[in-house]
Amino acid sequence: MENSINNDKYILELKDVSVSYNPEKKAIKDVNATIKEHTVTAIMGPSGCGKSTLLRAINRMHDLYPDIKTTGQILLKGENIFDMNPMRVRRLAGMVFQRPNPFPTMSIYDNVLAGYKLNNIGLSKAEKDEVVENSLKSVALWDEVKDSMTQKGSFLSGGQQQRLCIARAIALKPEILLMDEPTSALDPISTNRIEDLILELKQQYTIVIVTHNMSQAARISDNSMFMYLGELIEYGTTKQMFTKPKDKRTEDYLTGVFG
Ligand SMILES: Nc1ncnc2c1ncn2[C@@H]1O[C@H](COP(=O)(O)OP(=O)(O)OP(=O)(O)O)[C@@H](O)[C@H]1O
Repeated sequence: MENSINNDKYILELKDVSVSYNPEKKAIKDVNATIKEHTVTAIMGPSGCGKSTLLRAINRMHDLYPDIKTTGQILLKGENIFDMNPMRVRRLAGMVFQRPNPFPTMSIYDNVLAGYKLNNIGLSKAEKDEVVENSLKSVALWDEVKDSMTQKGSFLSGGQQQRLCIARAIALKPEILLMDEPTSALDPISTNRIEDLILELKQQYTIVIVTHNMSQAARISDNSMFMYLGELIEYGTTKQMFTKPKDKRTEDYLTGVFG
């Protein structure tokens, strides 16, 4: 099934993407979609439909597990990610997880720079200071932590930790931010702050977010995907999907018949 948003400049193209955890069953099947830059795309669907599996395919996280098989093509700015160095793919497509996961023994400062260390990229002290300050300013955390840079990341509140994790991804100057239910472990105020942040960050980045929260998808996303049993059933503007879903299964999900 061809799913495309009618726009010219695609940062991400998924072509017949399938992922299987075991040879008998595909967790996602032949997903086709194109994503335009500086947009927020929400991936929705009932539990187990393949949302996280799709998100993880986009930065080659499945490569870390030899039994998982991914087929098809994923083009990032026209380049097939399977022809790229996986570390580069993960730098260009940063991931933010459901539970904030700063490295607990590292300082706030070192947490922001963790991706550079993992990628063996050397920076001068002045460059490090600049990356840390800019990244923390981008997530509106700088003023709160600038006097406690040597404190451990785990010393922060859950919402602050999640903003720190977003800063860690942004520090590497990615093209895309992949977010897997980034607010589901947060209180409503922290959730609001992350949603506002996502709307600001889309000026600079392209964001793909898995969410169970339909009102969140309606608030922050430009486009939405609805997945069911491993298939991308519907993909279109969020407005259209919420007001006039094309597929009965999308409508049933959005109206709470299942999910
Ligand atoms: N590591 C794994 N090994 C085997 N099967 C897996 C693994 N991870 C996921 N699956 C299976 O793949 C399918 C898709 O799972 P996935 O986690 O992508 O769904 P999801 O839509 O993100 O679910 P949820 O909303 O509950 O997080 C499910 O049937 C799940 O059981």
